[in-house]
Amino acid sequence: LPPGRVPIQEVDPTVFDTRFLRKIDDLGEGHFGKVELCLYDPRGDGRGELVAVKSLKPNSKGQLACHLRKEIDTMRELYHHNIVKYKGVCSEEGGRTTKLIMEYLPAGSLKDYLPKRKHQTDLKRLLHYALQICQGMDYLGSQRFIHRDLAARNVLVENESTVKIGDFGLTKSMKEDKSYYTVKEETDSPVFWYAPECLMDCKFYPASDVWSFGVTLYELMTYCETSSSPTTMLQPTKGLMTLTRLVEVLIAGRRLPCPPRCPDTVRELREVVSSVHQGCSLSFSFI
Ligand SMILES: C[C@@H]1CCN(C(=O)N2CC[C@@H](S(=O)(=O)c3ccccc3)C2)C[C@@H]1N(C)c1ncnc2[nH]ccc12
Repeated sequence: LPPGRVPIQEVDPTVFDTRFLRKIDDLGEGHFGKVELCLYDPRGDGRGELVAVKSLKPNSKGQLACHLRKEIDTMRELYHHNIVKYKGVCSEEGGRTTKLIMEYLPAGSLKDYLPKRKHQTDLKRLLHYALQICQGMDYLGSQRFIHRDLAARNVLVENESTVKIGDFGLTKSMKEDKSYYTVKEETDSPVFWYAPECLMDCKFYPASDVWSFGVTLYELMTYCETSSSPTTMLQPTKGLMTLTRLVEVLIAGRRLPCPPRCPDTVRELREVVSSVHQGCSLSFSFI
């Protein structure tokens, strides 16, 4: 450098300093981790930017920490209109724990948004959301990823005409020579969104995401109302549904009921989608 020139501190915009990350609210949580709304305010003037921060719960260290690392590496490579934007990472405790920083969408997930907007959301808009989820998933598949957790609770609403896939916690990349992903341990699985091949052989194909899309489409057509959620509809009132029982029920051909006022056009969609899913197992996830 010529004398007197001070090197400009190259600031990596994807590195967030934990000192300037202020928690505002909880956005959601699961068994292993949570997503919080934070204000990133490096100037300390209260006018920083709102971000969504995903972290693991303290007691869920070990293999989950590497899961979050893998999720960060996955999100870094994804750029699509219908996929939530990766913003960066924040390391804490001397780099022992890492947090994933994403864009914050105030409208939250479809599961939160749709029941409140039932009367302002017509069939055209529901199918527009379904199309956008397909576009995000088609892009994910083109990058050789399998999502494994597609559900309305993981779809974010950008505005009343745009939705984005908002979580990649269970997303796996297929090895070059493989056309599916074999799951090793599976503790907290969204089994009511899982296709039969996943329940029986722990194998996830791209078409397994198609099955989950079918369940997500069912959620859309029922406005994500908890009273008609897949868990409620597939779980018998008495007793707990075991994995074996769920497989038996699905093999026997039991499917989610056709949502009320679900037009034939959407039912015909099931033929199209079930032919895609047919490739590796039974037909569609709802009649
Ligand atoms: C719908 C979103 C994804 C789902 N979610 C959530 O809380 N979770 C996703 C995974 C689980 S976890 O963290 O427990 C988990 C951790 C590791 C392994 C498996 C699960 C919780 C809520 C989010 N949410 C309301 C948001 N709202 C507004 N802007 C946003 N930007 C980004 C997310 C987001």
